[in-house]
Amino acid sequence: MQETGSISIHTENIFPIIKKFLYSDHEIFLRELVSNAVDATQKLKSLAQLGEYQGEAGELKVTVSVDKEKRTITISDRGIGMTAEEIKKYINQIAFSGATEFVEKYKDKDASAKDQIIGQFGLGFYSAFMVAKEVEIFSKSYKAGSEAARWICDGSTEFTLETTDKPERGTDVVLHVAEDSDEFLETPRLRGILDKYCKFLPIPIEFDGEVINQTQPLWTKQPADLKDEDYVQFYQTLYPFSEPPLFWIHLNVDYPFNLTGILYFPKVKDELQLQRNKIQLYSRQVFITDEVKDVVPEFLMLLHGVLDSPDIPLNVSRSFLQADANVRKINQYVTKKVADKLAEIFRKDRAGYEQKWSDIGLFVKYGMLSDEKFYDRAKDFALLQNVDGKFSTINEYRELVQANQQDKNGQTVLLYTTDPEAQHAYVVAAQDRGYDVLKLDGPLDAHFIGQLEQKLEKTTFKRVDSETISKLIEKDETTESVLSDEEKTKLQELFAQAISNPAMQVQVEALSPQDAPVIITLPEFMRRMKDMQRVGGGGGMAMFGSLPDSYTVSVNANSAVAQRVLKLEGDAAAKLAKQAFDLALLAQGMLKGEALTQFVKRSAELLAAE
Ligand SMILES: Nc1ncnc2c1ncn2[C@@H]1O[C@H](COP(=O)(O)OP(=O)(O)OP(=O)(O)O)[C@@H](O)[C@H]1O
Repeated sequence: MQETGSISIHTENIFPIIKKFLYSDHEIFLRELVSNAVDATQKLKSLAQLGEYQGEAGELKVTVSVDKEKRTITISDRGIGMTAEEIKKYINQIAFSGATEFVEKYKDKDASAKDQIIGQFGLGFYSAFMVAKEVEIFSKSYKAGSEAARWICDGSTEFTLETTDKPERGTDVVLHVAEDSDEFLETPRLRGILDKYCKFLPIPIEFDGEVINQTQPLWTKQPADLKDEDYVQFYQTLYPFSEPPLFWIHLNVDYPFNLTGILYFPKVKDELQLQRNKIQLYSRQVFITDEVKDVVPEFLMLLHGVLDSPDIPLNVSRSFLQADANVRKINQYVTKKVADKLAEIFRKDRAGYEQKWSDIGLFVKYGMLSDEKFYDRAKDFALLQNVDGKFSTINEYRELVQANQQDKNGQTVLLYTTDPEAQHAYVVAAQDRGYDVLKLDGPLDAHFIGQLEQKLEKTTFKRVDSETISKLIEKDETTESVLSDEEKTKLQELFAQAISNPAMQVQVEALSPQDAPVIITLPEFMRRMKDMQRVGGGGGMAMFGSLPDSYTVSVNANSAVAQRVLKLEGDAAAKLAKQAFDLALLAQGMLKGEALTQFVKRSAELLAAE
C-alpha cells in the first residue's frame, strides 16, 4: 500500500508560523517528541493495567539517538504505536489531539490512567519541522495483527503513507535535520536539551548509552516517605553548588486544580544567586520554563524549587496567563501554603525560626508589603529585633514598650535605628531613659515602618536621632531651664553665628545636665520625605524640586558647656561653640573633610590652652 495525500489543516500555511514565531526556542522540538514518546508509553502501561493489552510490554524506555553522517535524529519508543489510519488521524489533523480523545475514552475507567497522559500543550509533533527538512514516522500499533506504517513529509502539506517492515511495537520518529540546524546533530547539544527538559520524565530516556532522567522525582512522592536529607539532596540536584536550603514546602493538591511541587526557602548569599536559581515549572514532569512570573506571586519568586501542574496553560501569551483562573488560584494557594509553613515553624520551633529570620525576614516583609492577605497572616509571625538582638512579634513588642514609651497624646512611640554603630550615641541616650530601640536596617524597612504605622493603632515610629531625647517621646513633665530668656537668646545667636550654616536650625532647649551639650537631629518627617524623593516616589513632591537639608541643632541650656560659652567673650566663646557643635557632628558621623581637619587642629589648641 502507498498513498500520497494532502494534510488538511485549519489554518493555511501554519508551518512557517510554527517555524518562525511560535517557538523562539527551536530546541523544544525534542521536548515535544520525547513527551509524545513518553505519552505513548504511558498509554501502553495504562492499557496493560486495564487489561486491554495482554501482550508483552517489554522494556519500556524511550531512546534518542543521533547519526551525524546521515544527519538524522531518531526518537524511538515502545508505546502504543499507530496504525496508518491513526497516523492520518492524529498526525495529519494537527488540531486534533489524540491525547484528548484518549482521556475522553478512558476517563470513566480509571482516574490514574488519564492522569498519566501528558496534557495538551503546544503544537507537539509539528515542532519537528523547526529543525527538520523531512520527518519520517515508522510505527506499529499495539493492536493485534496491525501492519507497520511509514509516513514521510517534508513540512509542506503533502505527505506519503505506506506499509513497511517493523518487527517491534512502537514508534520511531526520524528527523532529517535541515542545514540551518546543524547544531542539533552535536551530542553535547542534544544532551543539554534533554537535561533541561526531560530530566524528570516518568519513563527512562536513553541517550548515548545512558539513562538521563530520574523517573520519580521527589515531588511526585509522598511527603511522609521522605526524609530531610532527601529534600536537601534534591535541592542540590536542581541547583548544584548551592548552600543547603533553610526549609521547604511540599505542595500536593488535586482539587480544584492539580499542583505538586517543592518550594525551597534558599539561604541566599548575594543578589546574583537570587537571579540564577529560579523556580522551575513542569507539566507532568516535562520541564516547561523557569519564567514563573504570574504563576507565583512576585514576592515568592525569591524562592527556589519546582512546581508541576497540568492545569497551567502553556505556550500562551502572558496577558492570558494573568487572566487565567487556574493561575490565579494557584497563586493564592501557593501564598497560603507559604504562610502556613512559616506559621508552623514559628509555632513549633521559635528559636530555630528566630535564627533563620535574617534570611527570611526580607522575604516576609516583601510579602506583607505586596499582598494584603499575606500581611494578615504574617503579622503574627513577622519579627522585630531590638539592638540587643532580642526578637518579638509586632504585638509582643507593642505590649513590651507600651507602658514606658507612650507619649502624652497616648501614642506608642517605637524607636528605631538604621545603623546602631553610626547612631550609637542616640541609641545609648534612649536606653539610658529606659527606652527600647529596634534595629530596622533592612532595604525594605522604611516601607515596612510606613505599613505598620498604617495598620497599627496609635503607633508611630521615630528614628533615635530624629529629636532630642526628651522630645522623642514627649511626656508631660518638662525640664526647667537654668538660663533666663535673655541668656537663651544670647546663646542661640552665639551658636547660630559660630555655625553659620542655613541648613542648621539652632534652638536652645532645656535638657538634662547629663545630656550632650549639642545634639543634631533630622526630623522624622523630613527624613521620610527625602527618602521618598530619593526612591522616586512621593507623587507630586518632585514638583517642589529637591528638598533642602534641614537639621535641628539643639543646644542644651542645662549643660556645663552652654554655661561656660555664656561666660566667655568674643572669639573664645565662638571657638568653644564651634567645638561643641563639631562634637555633635562627629557623633552623627557628619564631620568630614576640611571641617574635620579644623576640628582636630582646634582640639589640639584647646588641649594646649591653660
Ligand atoms: N510516539 C508516538 N506514539 C504514538 N502516538 C503518537 C506519537 N507521537 C504522536 N502521536 C499521536 O499523535 C498525536 C498528535 O501529537 P502532537 O504532539 O501533535 O499533539 P498531542 O501530543 O496530542 O498534544 P501536544 O500539543 O500536547 O503535544 C498524539 O496525540 C498521539 O495520538
